[in-house]
Amino acid sequence: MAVMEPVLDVKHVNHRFGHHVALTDINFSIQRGEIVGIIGRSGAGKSTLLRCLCGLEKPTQGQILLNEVNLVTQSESQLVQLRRKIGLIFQHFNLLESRTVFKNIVLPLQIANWPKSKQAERVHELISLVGLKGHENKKPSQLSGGQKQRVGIARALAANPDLLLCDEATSALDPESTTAILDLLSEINQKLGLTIVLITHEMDVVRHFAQRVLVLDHGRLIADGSMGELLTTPSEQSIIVKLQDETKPNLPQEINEKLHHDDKAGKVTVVRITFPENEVFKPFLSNMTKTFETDITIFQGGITSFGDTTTGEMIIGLSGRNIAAAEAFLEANMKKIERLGYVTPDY
Ligand SMILES: Nc1ncnc2c1ncn2[C@@H]1O[C@H](COP(=O)(O)OP(=O)(O)OP(=O)(O)O)[C@@H](O)[C@H]1O
Repeated sequence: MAVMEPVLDVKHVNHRFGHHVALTDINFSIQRGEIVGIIGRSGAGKSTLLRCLCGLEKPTQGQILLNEVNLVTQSESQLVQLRRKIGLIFQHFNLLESRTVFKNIVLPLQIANWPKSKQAERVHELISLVGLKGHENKKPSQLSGGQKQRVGIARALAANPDLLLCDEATSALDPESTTAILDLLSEINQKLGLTIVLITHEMDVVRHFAQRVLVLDHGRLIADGSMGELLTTPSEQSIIVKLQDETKPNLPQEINEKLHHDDKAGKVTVVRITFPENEVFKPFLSNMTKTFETDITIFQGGITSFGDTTTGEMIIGLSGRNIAAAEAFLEANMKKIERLGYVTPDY
């Protein structure tokens, strides 16, 4: 659980490029130890916000406090010092091709004038943290995308930052490496208590990774909450609707084609159910089948975890006896139940 101690405080940030408004009145605060995902479509203002957060861009208005120091009013030389407290990882890794893994990771330590005698020990510690033992002397071209990003992470962590900012850090990776990198970042968050902000346009990344999600749309912050809240709070904002749709289980095509909306005897009632948060492992469904002698067919769905919340959504078919009572039971025990229609049992 994050201790309430803000690492980053963003207050009334506005940014324009000439007449073009890129960010409008952005306000949020990030506590030490939090993992926060910032999601938005292309052009929503994510990169601009990220550049402001690390002092590479000065917002036209507002304050960005890193450990209570306002980045907006600092001189360039003060910013150089302050940026050492921010680790950055990038979509395309930004490694120096001519240097080995070891030499890429040691670079920030050399820049920060770490004592030479301590540099090698620190690099080996980082290499082992990110799972790259044995690769010290390889050049980036000899590594996979996932391994390159591990080097990027080790380099970003080298000088013990207070904040790790990840800019589309998994967008260039295949799904397997994406999961491995997100798992590594979660592990680092747990082990070191490091605050992580990840900017992405990928719904799946925030869903699997972030404890808290900020949604940017047309330069405005339109939502700030846990993934659970975001997915279950009705919204008319198209990006949130899309996020909710992408995470919803849908009926398999062949069943969907046979779905009727009229209630005729002998049909299977198809419902979408959302479990109450953190109650997915309770035997609701088996209790229901025993009590009401109702049969269940699972058409789609499963259990998802985000942060420390577990939730589940399923599309099930109800048949047999006492269907109305079973539906009433679900109504009372599920977070949400939605009747989608009916199918004949010959699906
Ligand atoms: N240097 C610049 N000069 C003028 N306009 C800019 C500049 N940088 C960004 N913009 C504009 O500001 C808006 C926000 O851009 P930004 O790159 O922050 O969005 P984004 O969410 O990161 O998009 P993407 O995912 O495509 O990178 C866009 O309309 C963009 O065209």
